[in-house]
Amino acid sequence: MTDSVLSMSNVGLTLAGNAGPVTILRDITLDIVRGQTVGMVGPSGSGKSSLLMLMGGLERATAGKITALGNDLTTLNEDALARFRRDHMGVVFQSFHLIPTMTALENVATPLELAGKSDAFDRAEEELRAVGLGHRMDHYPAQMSGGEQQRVALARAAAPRPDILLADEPTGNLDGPNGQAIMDLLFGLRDRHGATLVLVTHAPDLAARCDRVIHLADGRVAQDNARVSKAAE
Ligand SMILES: Nc1ncnc2c1ncn2[C@@H]1O[C@H](COP(=O)(O)OP(=O)(O)OP(=O)(O)O)[C@@H](O)[C@H]1O
Repeated sequence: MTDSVLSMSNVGLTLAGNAGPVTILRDITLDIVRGQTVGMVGPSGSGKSSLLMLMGGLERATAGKITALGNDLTTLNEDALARFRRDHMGVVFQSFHLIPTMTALENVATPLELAGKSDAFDRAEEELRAVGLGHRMDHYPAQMSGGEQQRVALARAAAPRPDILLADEPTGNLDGPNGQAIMDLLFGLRDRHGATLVLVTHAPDLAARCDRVIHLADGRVAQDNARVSKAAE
């Protein structure tokens, strides 16, 4: 039995641009297993964020098939996709997507409440403390630095203990100690809860901690070191 969590087969993404269709991703085939930590690296514009959006069911592939925990993301309707994301996925975007009218605590607690957790606020507090924001619980996003907002976004994604956590540049705006705290939080999700992590990153120290590094170039997988380690077994 395979322990595949996320599987992509000949996946492509072509979007309509001003000057005609633009192919952003082509012929992506990969299989990510439970508990794996995957770093996605590559030059700016190589398609990393777009691939993450497809993995999270936030963008529809225009070719191929994507299966996540046995669900075919290419055929689920919008409601089913939203439920799947709520129950199984945490996503951290580059631009955080925090709700501006809610405090840090409310931002983290809201998805827990929506998932029916009676201890949503207690858990949200714990999660914010874990990312070093115990003193910022009642602050609104506009009252926090970029790095602090990023940590709130991570706490929010991690709090429901997702099976799969997708993060775009999770340590991008953070200096040494804060970046380290985020890495510890991410890898703790894997170590303590068996989560599968897919992280887009330019940070060599973050990529180095991943079990597997996928290099994208020009919308294709240029190198995938999982294949190397499999061949070496
Ligand atoms: N909605 C869109 N319409 C047309 N082109 C797009 C769209 N979204 C992304 N692109 C293009 O797709 C390519 C890949 O973008 P993507 O953001 O996935 O790259 P990336 O590797 O994550 O880059 P970075 O490291 O700079 O964040 C880029 O050339 C981008 O301009």
